[in-house]
Amino acid sequence: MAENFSFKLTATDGRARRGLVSMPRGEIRTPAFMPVGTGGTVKAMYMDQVRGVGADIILGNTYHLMLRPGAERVARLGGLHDFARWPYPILTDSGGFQVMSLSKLRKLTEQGVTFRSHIDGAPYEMSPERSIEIQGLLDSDIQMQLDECTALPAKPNEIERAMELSLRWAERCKTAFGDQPGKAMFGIVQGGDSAALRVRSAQALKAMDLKGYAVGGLAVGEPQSVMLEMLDITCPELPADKPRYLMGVGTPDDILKSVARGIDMFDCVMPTRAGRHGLAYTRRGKVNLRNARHADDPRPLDEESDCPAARDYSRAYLHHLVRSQEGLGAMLLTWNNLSYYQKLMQDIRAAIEAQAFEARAAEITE
Ligand SMILES: CNc1nc2cc(C(=O)NN)ccc2[nH]1
Repeated sequence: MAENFSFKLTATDGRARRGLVSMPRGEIRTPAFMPVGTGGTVKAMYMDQVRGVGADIILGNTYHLMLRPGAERVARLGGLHDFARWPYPILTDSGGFQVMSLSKLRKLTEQGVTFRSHIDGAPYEMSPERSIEIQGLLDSDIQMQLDECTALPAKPNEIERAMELSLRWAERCKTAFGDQPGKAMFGIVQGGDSAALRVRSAQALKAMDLKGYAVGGLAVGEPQSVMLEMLDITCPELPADKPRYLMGVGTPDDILKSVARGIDMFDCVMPTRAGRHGLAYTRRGKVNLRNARHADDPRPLDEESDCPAARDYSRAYLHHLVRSQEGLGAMLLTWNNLSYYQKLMQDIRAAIEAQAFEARAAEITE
């Protein structure tokens, strides 16, 4: 039987860490980027391709899956891995962030949050216990606590109230999760842009001795400098021997700067969403294939890439597909973008191993 759940640090360079998370469904090389598989699919990608670009783990959204097709239905069909044909680790978020950003008529109490589906208006309630139950029905490998993510800017007393509620919900999620060998439940540090509240949140979660820790409530409209400052404050308070996951981040530059501050795991819709909007990430910067200047350009996005989407198709063809709103356009650009992000992570891991991360970070371009 593979490891139930372990995290080993194999190299460090300053505060940057190279590590390995081992779980029954597979290993996760850190620093890691998790492609977002919102409704049980990484949009415009086959799961074989997602694996092929080097992803060790994907993210599933509890909110979307509980509304459609339903957590009990996914469980009846054998769980999310069989349903979506992804046999490797899956991290599911708790649903809290999407409830607050997508649903209607939300009402938040100590017990949990009640809301109406953005799809058909049906009423739902999400408590810490129900969120963990749903993530269990999905057979998720890494489950996130339910928390309240405060949008910034916010009043200090509002940030404090939400942070303290999230700590009480962390305790309830820990109790509801119990002891599930081979799975993990991560706590989420909240506290907005307040150093004091971030420290209090991190210290209280550390005392709960969880298997991993997310830093939430960032990349919600604050400047990058504030996000990085919060990482400078938060990471030192977290156990060094547990994974640290920065939720919803980010651009290549965000990732480089966050790895340098001690973050191990990332998720972001940017590479997949940008791909659907005609935007390609390349080693020489971003390329907007909608732009007419590409109409006659025979060059590929990156002739040196080992991703066919970057190497085998002309910019002219990609421009044509994007302008014609052909499905293949979104497919090829998503493939290119996820390949770029995984190559970025591979370069970051290699640089840390070579004790050269701080020196080389500048070369690993946006
Ligand atoms: C795109 N920015 C961004 N920030 C996030 C924060 C959270 C969070 O605190 N969940 N508990 C989740 C997803 C996020 N996505």
